[in-house]
Amino acid sequence: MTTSTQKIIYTITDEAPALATHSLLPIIRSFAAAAGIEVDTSDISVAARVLAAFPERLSEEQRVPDALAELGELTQSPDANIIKLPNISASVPQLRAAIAELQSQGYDVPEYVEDPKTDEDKENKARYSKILGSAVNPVLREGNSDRRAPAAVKAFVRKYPHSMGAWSKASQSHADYMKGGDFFSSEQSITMPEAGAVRIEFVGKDGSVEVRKELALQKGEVLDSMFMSANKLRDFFEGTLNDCKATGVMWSLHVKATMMKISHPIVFGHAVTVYYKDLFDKWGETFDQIGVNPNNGLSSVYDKIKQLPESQQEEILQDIHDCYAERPEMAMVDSVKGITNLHVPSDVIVDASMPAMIRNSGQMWGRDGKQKDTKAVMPESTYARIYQEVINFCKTNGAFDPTTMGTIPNVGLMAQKAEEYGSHDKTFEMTADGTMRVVDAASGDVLMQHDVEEGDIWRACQTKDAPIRDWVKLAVTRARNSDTPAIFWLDPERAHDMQLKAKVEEYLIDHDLAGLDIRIMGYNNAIRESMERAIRGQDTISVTGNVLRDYLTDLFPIMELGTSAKMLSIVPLMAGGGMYETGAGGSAPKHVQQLVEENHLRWDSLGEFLALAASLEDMGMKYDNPSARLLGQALDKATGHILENNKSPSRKVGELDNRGSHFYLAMYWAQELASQSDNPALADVFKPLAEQMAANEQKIVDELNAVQGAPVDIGGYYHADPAKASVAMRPSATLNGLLDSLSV
Ligand SMILES: NC(=O)C1=CN([C@@H]2O[C@H](COP(=O)(O)OP(=O)(O)OC[C@H]3O[C@@H](n4cnc5c(N)ncnc54)[C@H](OP(=O)(O)O)[C@@H]3O)[C@@H](O)[C@H]2O)C=CC1
Ligand SMILES: O=C(O)CCC(=O)C(=O)O
Ligand SMILES: [Mg+2]
Repeated sequence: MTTSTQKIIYTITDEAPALATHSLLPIIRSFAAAAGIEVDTSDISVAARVLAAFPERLSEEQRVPDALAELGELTQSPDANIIKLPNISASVPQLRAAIAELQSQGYDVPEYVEDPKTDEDKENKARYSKILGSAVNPVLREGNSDRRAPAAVKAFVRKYPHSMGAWSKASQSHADYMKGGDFFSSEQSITMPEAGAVRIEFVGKDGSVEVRKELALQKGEVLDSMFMSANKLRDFFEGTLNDCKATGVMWSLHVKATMMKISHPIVFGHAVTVYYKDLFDKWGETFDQIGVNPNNGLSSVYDKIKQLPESQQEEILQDIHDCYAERPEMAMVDSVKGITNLHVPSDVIVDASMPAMIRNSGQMWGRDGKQKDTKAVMPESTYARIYQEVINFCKTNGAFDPTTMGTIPNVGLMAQKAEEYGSHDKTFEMTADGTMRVVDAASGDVLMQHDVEEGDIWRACQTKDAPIRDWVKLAVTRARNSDTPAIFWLDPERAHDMQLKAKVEEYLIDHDLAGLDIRIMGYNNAIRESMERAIRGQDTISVTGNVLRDYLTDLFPIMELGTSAKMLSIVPLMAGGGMYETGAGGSAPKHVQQLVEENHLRWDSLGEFLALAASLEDMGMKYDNPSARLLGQALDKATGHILENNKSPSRKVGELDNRGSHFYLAMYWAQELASQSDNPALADVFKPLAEQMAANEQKIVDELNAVQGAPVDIGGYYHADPAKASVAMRPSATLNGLLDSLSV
């Protein structure tokens, strides 16, 4: 029996996954309908979020609901069943591009004014600030994270391994990080003995006190504070550049300006003004006048100087050029188009960029398009150290071998904006020298304090107790279910981790640990132990905080599977519902470029297939709906056939792409449903479809592949025309007709 509550919400997001959805969703809907399950959508794309923020400026037809707020509310319901695809976490240049596109389509959304003077501009900026950066995931992640490579995917990779760049013992590549003056060095942490409130205050040199934020804290909540010295950061950058210049190693910066949306753009901005120091020394005043913001990358210079006379523009371009002669070679994002590592803050995102470099023999691409040894600059030493461990390991042992290596799944503390990824509203760039302090509101006691200087970045992070308990439980459950050792990565050098360690030790006692191997280790030891075991074919669960969750669920999947898109990524919501994230990576902007240029979409929807199967099975169990369970089990088998028969998308135009892989999924899924005997009625529904698909296999594949090789118009990048995108993504009339026949 199905009821109206048995509904799956499938998110509409951005870029490649959004395009793939035009092809996959009609298939999912047709199949789910046969089992009485409704699949609704929720548009949380950056364009939809911009439109939802300005209803008063739009006509009735142009308005869209605040889907993200609605979905956020749904996470509090035990009935929630959400399939969450990756979405753009927009940097300022990306947000501006989305706004410009919407304006060109006739939507009267306002400009994003970075330095607003009028009340209206200020109000608009406040609305846009809720859209900038990683603004979706933190709202929806009301549970902790369980990411792993399913056994079928591991088995496939062992048979058909991806390429891995060889490592040389002579490689000069390394990670470089601050040895003092960073967040790691200054971290302080407390646990609230009772519920209470604190004030975050700045005390000026003259003794004046300015309250920056008031926070209500729960009993058992962990509160951290820390700062990064701007002067030491700049000295560090200068040192890394001089070192590269002296040794001939290429320089690159790896930060997470999207998720750390306040602190990392500032760090990125310092890198820009240090690398292009001569340029900013000479033109600083002019740049201030025309509104250049280095936190948005060198693209901001290119963009803003358009207002200047042409002769001045040329002089500036020449000065930029001169910086390249002065400074060491910098890693390129696109050497053909001349786009460097410092162009925009969202092109090189550490979770994906470091594993890509490590997989590629520790090298990145230079100005001449050639691969080179690279210094990966990651100022925050807290987490950068793990990459140096991986690099050391690869230099000693060679590249990881996907055909023999074990797996390193992750259980991550993530719920309720845990740790640094929830720190944005408590991050401040100092405007004067003084002291930042956290004061108990009731007693007036100073709980934590730091002496800071103008320009320093100070931040506080919260981690609530209930998510920590849930995380410990999830780790024990995963260790038990997969019979695998689990390591809690808690660093003895970190104040925050020591607060967590006390809790972990206490909460572990609540569980039956008989026969389980659960350890607590510092980061360096934890990663070394996990890698040592992995190259011996042994599996180890990493149980980590939020940032390591993010980093490790790209790092190890990229070594093990070639991409984190092949991960199963589940968020058991604390209120009882389920969110099924797809893969562990992002929205693959380069894939859109390829589709538009040659009508080939190389996006692999494997993550979506895995997520949907888990969602259907959960629905089946929760509502005692055998049809849903059957659909889920059949889908998992179909996904297995996709892998065994190598029907995943190819990277090359003219070959099977995303759309073709969806066809095969539908065919295998229908065949599995048709051949099962548990539910004869369902088998009868799918038999004709399975037969027709098999009979028309070649015709459908030909129709799908025939459109490739020429550019295609989808009517927009951030806000594509749904009709055009649907036509582009569903080019087989035969397949469309067969799916329609199922729904009638
Ligand atoms: N959960 C979320 O919502 C997340 C969102 N993001 C957002 O995604 C955007 C891009 O981030 P970026 O760091 O470049 O990382 P991506 O994961 O999008 O891209 C890195 C590369 O991984 C490969 N890849 C990723 N997913 C797939 C897939 N399903 N099929 C095939 N290949 C895949 C592609 O390699 P190739 O090009 O070689 O084919 C891609 O270029 C940003 O806007 C970021 O904010 C990032 C991470 C998570
Ligand atoms: O929300 C984002 O910006 C990125 C999320 C991410 O990278 C992850 O969860 O792995
Ligand atoms: Mg990530």
